[in-house]
Amino acid sequence: MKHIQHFINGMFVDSISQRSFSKLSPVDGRQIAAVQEADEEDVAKAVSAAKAALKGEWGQMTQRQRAEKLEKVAQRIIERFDEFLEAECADTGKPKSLASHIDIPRGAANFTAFSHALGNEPTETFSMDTPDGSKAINLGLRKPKGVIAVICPWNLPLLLMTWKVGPALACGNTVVVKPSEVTPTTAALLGDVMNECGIPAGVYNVVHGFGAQSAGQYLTQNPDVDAITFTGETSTGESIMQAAALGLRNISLECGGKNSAIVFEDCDMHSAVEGVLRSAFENTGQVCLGTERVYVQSTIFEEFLHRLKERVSELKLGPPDMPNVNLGPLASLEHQLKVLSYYDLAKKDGAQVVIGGGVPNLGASLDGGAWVEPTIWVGLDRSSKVLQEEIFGPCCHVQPFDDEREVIALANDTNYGLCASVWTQNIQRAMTVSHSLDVGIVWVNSWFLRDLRTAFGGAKQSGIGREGGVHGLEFYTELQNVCIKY
Ligand SMILES: NC(=O)c1ccc[n+]([C@@H]2O[C@H](COP(=O)([O-])OP(=O)(O)OC[C@H]3O[C@@H](n4cnc5c(N)ncnc54)[C@H](O)[C@@H]3O)[C@@H](O)[C@H]2O)c1
Ligand SMILES: N/C(=C\C=C\C=O)C(=O)O
Repeated sequence: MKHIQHFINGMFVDSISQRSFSKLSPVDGRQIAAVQEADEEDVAKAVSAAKAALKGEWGQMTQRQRAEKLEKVAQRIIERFDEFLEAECADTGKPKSLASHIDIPRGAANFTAFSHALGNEPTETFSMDTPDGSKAINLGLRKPKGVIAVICPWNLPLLLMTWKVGPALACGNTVVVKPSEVTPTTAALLGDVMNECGIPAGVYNVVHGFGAQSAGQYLTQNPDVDAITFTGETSTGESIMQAAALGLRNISLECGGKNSAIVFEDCDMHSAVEGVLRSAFENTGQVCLGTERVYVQSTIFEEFLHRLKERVSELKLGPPDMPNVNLGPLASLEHQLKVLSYYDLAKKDGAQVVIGGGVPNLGASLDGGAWVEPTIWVGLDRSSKVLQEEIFGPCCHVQPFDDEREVIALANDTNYGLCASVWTQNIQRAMTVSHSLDVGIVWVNSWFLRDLRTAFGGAKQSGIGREGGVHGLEFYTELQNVCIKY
C-alpha cells in the first residue's frame, strides 16, 4: 500500500491532522494508496514556503539559470520514465502504451517547451518626444507574478499539471499544486525529481485533498496566492473564479467541452473514421478535447457509421499491462456511475444504441473496476442532455447533416466552445467552417495534434484565457512599463 504525502518546502510530510483518504484502483477497486488530506494549516504552510522561495535563491536566479534547471527536470522525468509510467497507470488505469506515448513524454516536454522560450520573447519599447522638447524611452519589463496555485484534473494528471508548472516556473514564479484526489501519485513523485535537480525548496509544493471544504478551496482562498490556474469542470471553474475575486487574483481556466467532429462527403474516409475513433474513445473518452458529437454528411452517413461501428467493435478493453489493450477503465467508480447515468438517459431519450451501452464482462477479477463499454448512439433529439452536457466517457452520438450552414448551426448549439475537428479535403471549406465554429481550437483532418507554441484554450463555457507558447506570459508574469526621460 503506497503512502502519499504532501511535498512542502522540499520535504515529504504528513498532514498536521494525520487525516488521510483512500485511493482505489480503477482497474479492480482495490485500495492502492493512503493519501494525506491537507487541512487549511497544511495548505498555508505550502503557500508560505512558496512565498518565501520567491525571495530566496530561486528569486535571485537568472532566466537562463532557471531554464537550465528546468531542462534537468525534463531529463530526469525521462530517466525515471518507468516509475512515472507505473504510477500514472496505477492511478488512472490507462493503458501503458497510451501513457508511454502521451502522458509521460508530454510531462517532460512541458518543461523543455517553456524553459527557454519565455526568456527569449522580446518585450515592447516606445520612444517618445516630451512636451518640454526632450525625449523619453518606455521599456516593457516582465516580472514573475508570484505564488501560483495549480489545480489539476484526473484525466491526464502529469501532463496537465506540468502544462501549468512548466511555464509558471520558467517565468520565475513558485507553485502550490493541488492534484486531483483521484490521481495523486505523479505530482508527489515530481517533488522527488525537483529535489534531485536542485530546484530550491519551496519552489514546487504539492498538497493533496479534495475541492470544496478541502485542500482545493483552502488554496484558492489563501490570500498569499497571487494567481490561480485551473483545469477541470466548468462548474468548478465558476467556484474558483468566485474565490479568486477576493483579493483580485488572476485566473486561467481550462474547462469542459462538448466537442464536435464534422465529416464531409469529400473527406478521406479512412482518416476520418480513424480520427473520430481516436477523438471519441482514446483515454476511454476522458479527454477534454474528445469528440462526443459526430456530424456526418448524409451522402456518406451509412458508410461512415458502419465503418466506425466496426472499428469500435475491435477495441480491446483491459488493465494497463495487458498487451495491445486500447481502453482502460474510467478513472474512478464515481465517474463510472456518472457515465452510466448518461448511458441510461440516452436509452430513455430514445437513442438507438449502435454498439455498447453497458458494462463489459471482463471476468470476476475486474468486476470491481470502473469499466464501461465503448458506445455509439444515433437518433437523439438535440434537446437531450446527452447532446448538451459533457459525459467525459467512451461514447459519441452520430447524426447526418446536409449542408455547411446546417452543420455549423448544429456544432455551435452548445454552451461549450473548446474544440472541433473538420474532415474535408476542400481547404476553402475547411477554413470557412473552422472560422464559423465558436471554439478555441479546430483540427482539420487531424485531432490532438499539439504544437506547444500555439494558443490553447476554450471559448464560451470551456474556459478563460490562453496558455501555450508565449500566450501564458500574460498570465504568468506582470508586465511593467518603465518610462525614462532623458
Ligand atoms: N479544457 C481543458 O484543457 C481540460 C483538460 C482536462 C480536463 N478538463 C475538464 O476536467 C473535467 C474532468 O476533471 P475533474 O473531474 O478532475 O474536474 P473537477 O472540476 O471535478 O476537479 C478538478 C480539480 O479541481 C478541484 N476542485 C474541485 N472543486 C474545487 C473547489 N471548489 N475549489 C478548488 N478546487 C476544487 C478537484 O479536487 C480537482 O483537483 C472535465 O470537465 C474535463 O473537460 C478540461
Ligand atoms: N492542455 C492539453 C491537453 C488537454 C487535454 C484535455 O483533456 C495539452 O495538450 O497541452
